[in-house]
Amino acid sequence: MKLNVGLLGGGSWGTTVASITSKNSHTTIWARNEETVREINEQHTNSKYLPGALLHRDLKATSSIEEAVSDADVLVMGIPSQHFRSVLREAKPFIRPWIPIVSLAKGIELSTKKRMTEIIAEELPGHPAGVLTGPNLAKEIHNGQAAAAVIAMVDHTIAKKLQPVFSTGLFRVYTNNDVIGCELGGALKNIMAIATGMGDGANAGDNTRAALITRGLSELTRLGTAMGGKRRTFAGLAGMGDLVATCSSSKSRNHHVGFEIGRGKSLTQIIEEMNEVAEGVKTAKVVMELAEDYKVDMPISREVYKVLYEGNTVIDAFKGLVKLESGSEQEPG
Ligand SMILES: NC(=O)C1=CN([C@@H]2O[C@H](COP(=O)(O)OP(=O)(O)OC[C@H]3O[C@@H](n4cnc5c(N)ncnc54)[C@H](O)[C@@H]3O)[C@@H](O)[C@H]2O)C=CC1
Ligand SMILES: O=C(CO)COP(=O)(O)O
Repeated sequence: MKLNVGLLGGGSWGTTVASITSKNSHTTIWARNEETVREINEQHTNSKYLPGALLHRDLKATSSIEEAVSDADVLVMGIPSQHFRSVLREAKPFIRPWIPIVSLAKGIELSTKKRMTEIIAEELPGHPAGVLTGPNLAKEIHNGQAAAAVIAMVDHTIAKKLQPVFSTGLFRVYTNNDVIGCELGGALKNIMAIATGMGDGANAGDNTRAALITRGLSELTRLGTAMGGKRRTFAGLAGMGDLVATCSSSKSRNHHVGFEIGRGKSLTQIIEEMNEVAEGVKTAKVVMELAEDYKVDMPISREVYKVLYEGNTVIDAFKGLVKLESGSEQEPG
């Protein structure tokens, strides 16, 4: 029997996942924008976020959060991190008891330093909370290019039940029980993608990008394990996998932000010109606080932060990193 999936958020990834789950379930997507709703229902497209992509014909869209949520056996949250809590609160009165809630977001709430599943646990205690994450650039998935992802839930039985809801022939979904590690891998790699974007924009070269990716992995593993994630998770799809895809792709919004900064544009101008979210811009702020709380050194994130918020240039960031004493690669983390 097919499950009912309610998916909140009609942006590029929310719409992509809704189109995937429509193959395996009855999916209703909620979008704020009436025109997006009409377009998905009548033309099976979402031209604002996914130009040229044809969505699954059975995907139903609504602008009523109640309609999207009230029959759902699974709730999927495709809302960016800084708005996640407010949308969840709006949906709360209509959510059936104890259904699993899966986050698609890759960020950390700025005001509380909380992960999305922590927000779910606070707002809807008792609901199993998990995350779907991995190297999943939405535009490639719509092009029919193969990809792999992870569904992470503390309860393996629930993850196994959800696995077929998100899987297709070209979208391979693995299970993982390390929710903390999977969430942090997705959020922290965005800062590294801004860093490699800056390098690429300033023509730093392929060796520099490889060094940033590799040392970036070490850095995010250090903070991620200090916060309770499992080391192995950071070597998997949610960690290294997503890091490699995002840090080396011009399709990544975070890489794009870094790239344009590397070419000399201001952050304000870049954000003004974008119609999509680049989560790493806000995550870079939270991570500086988390690094302090957990006493973890985050040199790449620190340089990204200084460029984004303290007026440093990409050259300053480069010099800042090169100046650091290089320790042993075998030091923990
Ligand atoms: N696009 C991608 O390739 C991937 C994105 N993600 C993550 O998925 C999350 C969602 O990203 P996208 O769909 O790509 O973002 P997007 O920028 O394409 O769309 C954001 C969506 O959220 C909605 N939204 C924003 N604020 C809202 C509010 N206050 N109330 C209601 N709706 C609101 C917007 O209307 C829009 O529909 C992000 O955390 C992102 O990091 C994860 C994997 C892949
Ligand atoms: O998370 C992503 C790919 O896995 C998408 O990255 P961006 O948000 O940088 O586009």
